[in-house]
Amino acid sequence: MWTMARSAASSLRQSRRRLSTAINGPCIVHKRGADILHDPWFNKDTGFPLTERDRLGLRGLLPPRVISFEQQYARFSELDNLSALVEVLMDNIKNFAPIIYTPTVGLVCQNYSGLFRRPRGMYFSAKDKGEMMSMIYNWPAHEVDMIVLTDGSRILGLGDLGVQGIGIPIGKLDMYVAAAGINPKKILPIMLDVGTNNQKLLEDRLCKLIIKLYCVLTNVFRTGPNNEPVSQLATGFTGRTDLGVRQPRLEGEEYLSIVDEIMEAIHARWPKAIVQFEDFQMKWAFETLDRYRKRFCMFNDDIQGTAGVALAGLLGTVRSQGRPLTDFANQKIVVVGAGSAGLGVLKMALQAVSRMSGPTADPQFFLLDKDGLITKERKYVDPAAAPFAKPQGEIQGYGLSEGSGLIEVVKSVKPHVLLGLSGVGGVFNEEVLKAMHESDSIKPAIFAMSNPTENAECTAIEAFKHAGENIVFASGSPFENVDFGNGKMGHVNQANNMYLFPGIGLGSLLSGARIITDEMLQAAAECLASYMTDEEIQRGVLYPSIDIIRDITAEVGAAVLREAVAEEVAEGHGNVGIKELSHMSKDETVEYVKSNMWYPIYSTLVHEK
Ligand SMILES: NC(=O)c1ccc[n+]([C@@H]2O[C@H](COP(=O)([O-])OP(=O)(O)OC[C@H]3O[C@@H](n4cnc5c(N)ncnc54)[C@H](O)[C@@H]3O)[C@@H](O)[C@H]2O)c1
Ligand SMILES: O=C(O)C[C@H](O)C(=O)O
Ligand SMILES: [Mg+2]
Repeated sequence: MWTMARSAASSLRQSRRRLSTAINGPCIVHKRGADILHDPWFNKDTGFPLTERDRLGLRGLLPPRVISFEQQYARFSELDNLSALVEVLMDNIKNFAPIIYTPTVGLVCQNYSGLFRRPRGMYFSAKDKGEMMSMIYNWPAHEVDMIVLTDGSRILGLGDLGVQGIGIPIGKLDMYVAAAGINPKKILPIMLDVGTNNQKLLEDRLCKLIIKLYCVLTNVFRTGPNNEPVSQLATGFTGRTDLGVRQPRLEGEEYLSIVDEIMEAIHARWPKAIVQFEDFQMKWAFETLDRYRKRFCMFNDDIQGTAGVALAGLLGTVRSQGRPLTDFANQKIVVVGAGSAGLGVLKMALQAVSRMSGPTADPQFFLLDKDGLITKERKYVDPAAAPFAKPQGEIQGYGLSEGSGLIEVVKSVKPHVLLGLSGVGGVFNEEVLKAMHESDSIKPAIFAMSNPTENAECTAIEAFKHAGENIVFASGSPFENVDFGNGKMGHVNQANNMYLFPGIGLGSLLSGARIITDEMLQAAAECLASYMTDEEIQRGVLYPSIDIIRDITAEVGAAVLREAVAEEVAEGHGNVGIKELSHMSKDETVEYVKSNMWYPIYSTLVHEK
């Protein structure tokens, strides 16, 4: 069985490689000898054929036996050889996603400065004002298709991590390579280091400076409290070294002028690149989205990608109750967390309800933040949250008022769905989950979408244990399915924007879209929602398996592309013009998207001085 599976996977890889060779062609390299072996883009390790070793001055620098890609791949699985990393990643995405992406990427960010060995991506800081237009040309790749940009101000549910947040764009772009087949040479992670308001980081930096200064000036005490050399204390005070700009975050116009400058610089060099904004604190997430979405081809993944994935899941929960999709307008949904993600979800859900029931629709959405239920009585409500603040008249019947707590809200509303995007681990406690027993739904849904794992509103085990075995459960970070011990299992869905952002990016790129519209995002969400069969939905399975992420991305990408064409924002990509795109059938569009995906192959290397 295992051998059969392996040989099927191997022939799949070979046919992919044939396809990719046709797309990729030979590759020009401007280096020779050991320089090639030290360059991950070109290094094939023991896979260089003898003729290539001769041409590139590699003869004698490698063990003589040539190991084929297939053999290297097998060695990686068995012997931890890294040579066929991307292929292995793609073939085992379910196992590797939690390592290159959420939740491990959170841990990496928290320890990034200490782990730093060599740079990946570009860094722009407040000190680079006026220089960005020239700095952008320091990036060695001539072509860039996908950029993920962060300012590190809200990294997952971990808060402001300053420059250390660069791990997030890197993780997202690794997913672009694995899930969307974006050529890894054409991705660019960008960190905008405008300081940090994380007092601990600022204090750590200050402490280390003081200790360093102390060491230099006195040279008296040679050991610290645990007998470590004082010099070690200075650099390793918290296991970090200073990598970020040492200042509080820029604010207001000063901040925006920096973001303006980087956006102009990106656009000047790569006018067709797609820019994904990631993990910006709420005020800048909304402000920058409004500011740039009509001028550049960009989107905010936390607001828009998350909304699409959540909406697809919410529509699935309606189907799981055996009700028609139009019943979505009658679902009582309690959203916990009124930040960029929670508000993005509600905004898209509201659009869906309006489409189904017309502009007079009266959705049953309840929104809570750290101060409880948000109502019109609240002294200050963020403009983005204002449409969801409940009028007193609407909640009186429930016995609720401004600031009512989560448990009160769940007990009196008896929601169909309880959805968390608060970043607060465990906020769906036993009492809250037990209250979901009284839900008005025959299949109550619990979405604990905050990341990483410790920040999830509850675990999968807690949800099924306290809220009952008949619930539908989804979480942002992966959890194992839950064994009920009675021969039945509780299915865990991963409601994470990774199901959509690769397709949104790829579809926008291949359409040559000028901008990314709400309708393109809606097409992405509907495509994901329509993926599931009734039988799967009945079993509580709301999303397809991550194992087939490339197929999902191809379908989502095609839906986005077709919508871009329909809305006349597409301008074509490469040799494929708008006319050809508009004549493609649905299936042809999916094929077109698939044929543009990059696969890891060893191209023939041709040296050029
Ligand atoms: N699963 C996904 O695909 C996905 C996507 C985006 C964001 N997220 C996660 O969602 C979380 C929030 O992201 P964000 O960008 O909206 O953050 P944010 O900081 O903009 O918003 C957090 C919100 O939670 C509220 N909150 C804090 N404590 C609370 C409490 N005890 N009870 C109720 N509300 C509380 C805050 O008042 C705020 O409104 C993060 O953990 C992030 O990782 C998940
Ligand atoms: O990064 C993720 O896993 C999802 C999301 O973008 C988040 O910010 O939590
Ligand atoms: Mg994010």
